Amino acid sequence: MVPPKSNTIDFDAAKLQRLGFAGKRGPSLRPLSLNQLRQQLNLQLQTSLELERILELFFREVQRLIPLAALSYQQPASDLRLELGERASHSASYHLNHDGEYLGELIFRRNLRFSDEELGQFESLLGTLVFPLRNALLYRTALQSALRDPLTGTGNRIAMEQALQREVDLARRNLNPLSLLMLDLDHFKQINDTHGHSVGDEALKAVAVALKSQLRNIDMVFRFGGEEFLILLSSTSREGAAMVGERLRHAVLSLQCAVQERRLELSVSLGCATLLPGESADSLLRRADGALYVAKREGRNRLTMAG
Ligand SMILES: Nc1nc2c(ncn2[C@@H]2O[C@H](COP(=O)(O)OP(=O)(O)OP(=O)(O)O)[C@@H](O)[C@H]2O)c(=O)[nH]1
Repeated sequence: MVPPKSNTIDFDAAKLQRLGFAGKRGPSLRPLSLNQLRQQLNLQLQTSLELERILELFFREVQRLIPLAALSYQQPASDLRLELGERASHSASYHLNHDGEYLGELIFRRNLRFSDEELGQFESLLGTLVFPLRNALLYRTALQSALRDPLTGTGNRIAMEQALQREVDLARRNLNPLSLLMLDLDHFKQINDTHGHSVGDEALKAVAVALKSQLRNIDMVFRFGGEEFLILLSSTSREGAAMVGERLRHAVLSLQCAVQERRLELSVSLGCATLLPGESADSLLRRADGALYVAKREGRNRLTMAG
């Protein structure tokens, strides 16, 4: 499988990434003294804003001074976890902070105990990582907010366009099915008109949570328009997508959204399309939209499959 481009973000997908095995110190990487290595790291770590790239570089370069089997990094608040190399029995872990800001935890591992001298060297080398790491985390947050719908926390339209094209390419290359559900709240204008926009906003948030709770973590949910969501189901056939669509419809119907102790009646209409051989992303989208239009016309609160 082709890895996703490093500057795109998979919404609601598993964040664990194993970034390959570092192997032994390469022939081109001659050993360096602590000072030389610090200088080298200061130069190299500034060359990227990608967290994965920075940690790969750091892991590779540190091995010019200290033999390592693995390096792991985690930042639970950002749902981030990266693993480089292979697990080993001894570890040295560090909480990384900068100006009171928690930047995550870094763990060095190998099968031989670390000496006091090496532990001192780690501390010195970690000093070169703090600013590049902080900048990479800021960059990641900026990227995410550019791709996320602030109200519902789902992917926004830009993220959807990137993901749809990528999933269509992958499905074609791997001859995997790909299905798309377009989902629209029914009579949403009436909810806004009756209860006000803030209640409408709460209803949209509740629907997004209900949708996510019914999906696998590789499925992707995007807010496509005002009260319209798009769900990308990779490796999912027409039959599978129909089952998911019905499950989503029921989940929204049974949502317990209450306003001033009166239950809000929420329902959704859905259009479903499955990628045809040679079909473009635009055409897939159009067919799902056409099916949604039919579901609305035929009475709402239903799923329609595109032909
Ligand atoms: N509260 C809130 N309302 C929104 C938002 N975005 C769009 N809307 C409202 O969603 C409503 C959509 O109305 P219509 O397109 O007529 O659709 P509908 O009332 O759901 O009717 P059908 O789709 O035909 O069932 C409009 O009143 C928009 O103002 C939002 O972010 N928050």
